[in-house]
Amino acid sequence: MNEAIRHFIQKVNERNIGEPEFLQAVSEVAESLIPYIESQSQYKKSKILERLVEPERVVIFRVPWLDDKGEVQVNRGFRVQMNSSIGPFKGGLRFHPSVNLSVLKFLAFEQAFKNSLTGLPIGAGKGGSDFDPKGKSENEVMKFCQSFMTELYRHVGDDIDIPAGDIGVGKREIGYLFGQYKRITGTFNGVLTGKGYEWGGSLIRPEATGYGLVYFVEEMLKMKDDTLVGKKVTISGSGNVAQFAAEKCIEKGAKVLTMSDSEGFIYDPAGIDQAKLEYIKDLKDNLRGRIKKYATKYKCEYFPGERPWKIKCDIALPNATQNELDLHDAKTLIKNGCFCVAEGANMPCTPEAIAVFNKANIFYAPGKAANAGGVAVSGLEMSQNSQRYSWSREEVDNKLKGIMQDIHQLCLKYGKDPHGHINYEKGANIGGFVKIAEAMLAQGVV
Ligand SMILES: NC(=O)C1=CN([C@@H]2O[C@H](COP(=O)(O)OP(=O)(O)OC[C@H]3O[C@@H](n4cnc5c(N)ncnc54)[C@H](OP(=O)(O)O)[C@@H]3O)[C@@H](O)[C@H]2O)C=CC1
Ligand SMILES: O=C(O)CCC(=O)C(=O)O
Repeated sequence: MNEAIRHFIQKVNERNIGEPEFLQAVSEVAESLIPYIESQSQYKKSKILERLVEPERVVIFRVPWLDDKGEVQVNRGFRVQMNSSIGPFKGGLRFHPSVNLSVLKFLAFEQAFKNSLTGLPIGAGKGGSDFDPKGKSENEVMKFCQSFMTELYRHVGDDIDIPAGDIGVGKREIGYLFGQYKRITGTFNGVLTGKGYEWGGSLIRPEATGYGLVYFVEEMLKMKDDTLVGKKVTISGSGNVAQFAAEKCIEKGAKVLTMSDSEGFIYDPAGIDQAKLEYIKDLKDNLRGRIKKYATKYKCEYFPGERPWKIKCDIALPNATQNELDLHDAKTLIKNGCFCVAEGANMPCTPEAIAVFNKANIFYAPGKAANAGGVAVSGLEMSQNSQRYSWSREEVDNKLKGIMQDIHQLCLKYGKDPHGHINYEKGANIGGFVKIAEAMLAQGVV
């Protein structure tokens, strides 16, 4: 690590004490970006990166609500408005007990690069709450969402900041949030994405992150004239991203061996086919049950408290949460012959794991490139809302595919070294940065 990088990371650490996830995300970017910035005097002089790590605004608020027993509950709400140089703030809301400022700042920072990579005019934000939807009644989830939006509505708007879903926030929560926004403001507009199709949502938005991830993997495999047909794939998670990544892998002829939740993973050597996947969708989205039930129903192994990375595979898709794949997991994957890791989740691989992938010279795609399909189709939902129009499934899916191919090309442009090795991490960091940097230069010191 050179002195400029060390100095920059130290400064960020001093200004953001007790924010390990944010520091991790910034350090990862700084390592590939600072050598590039050193060669671009205009970015260095204007302190673009120093400004990028400072959110434009952070809102923290109280979210009080009454549970079904009539008791008062209090949660904490956040919105990190990270960067609006290329468009209004845009990024998901996460409802999970682990949510804190560090987690949301790392997510908002990653979002800036990701949104830029999509080529769409969307800035970056992220928000959420330490509220846990698990085990809550429908009524409690609705009450919480209404209270959350009763403060958030002041800070968002279809030209200001457009939240969407993330962990713990799906179509149900977006519905309650939208209903409350409409009720308070008396307006029906595109303030949120991930809406139901009947009330302004886009076709393919639910599928977009998972499908986009697999389109990106296909582009990587094309680099060595390969396809997904017959490949063994391990997937973590069983939520939105995992479900639709599995669906697209199955459609492309790959064999999906594992899925997981926060309590453990299932291993189905026969492969999870579309019918079994429909069972998982119903189990997780409607019954809100545990993945363990799959093992009982389809008579396969369940590994409580473990993650799926010890299962032999060609391709690994971490699709659950941050830091879910560590050094030991990375070494196991390499030892077992895995040659491609693509992140559906945000920052699921630890820095030590990424170093192992780079050393082994396998395909490694960071989330900001590989999972950008979700926010890309959110951007397309905003366009449709502005036009008061909806596009067909095929139209949106083709645009998604094109965007993922373009992101792959940008990674090649900035990440290919003289020996032909592609560092997707470096490519995504520089490719995402340049557009934001140019916009910030043009807009002056703001
Ligand atoms: N939704 C989207 O469009 C996008 C999502 N992402 C990222 O993808 C990841 C998954 O999001 P999404 O699928 O939307 O979320 P969901 O809430 O739909 O699903 C999350 C899945 O991850 C599991 N999980 C959550 N926390 C943990 C944990 N601490 N340890 C182990 N497993 C965990 C959940 O298990 P359980 O049910 O037990 O909690 C569940 O299976 C996140 O990193 C998110 O930021 C990235 C781009 C877009
Ligand atoms: O669709 C969106 O606006 C945001 C999706 C998201 O949260 C993400 O890309 O991590």
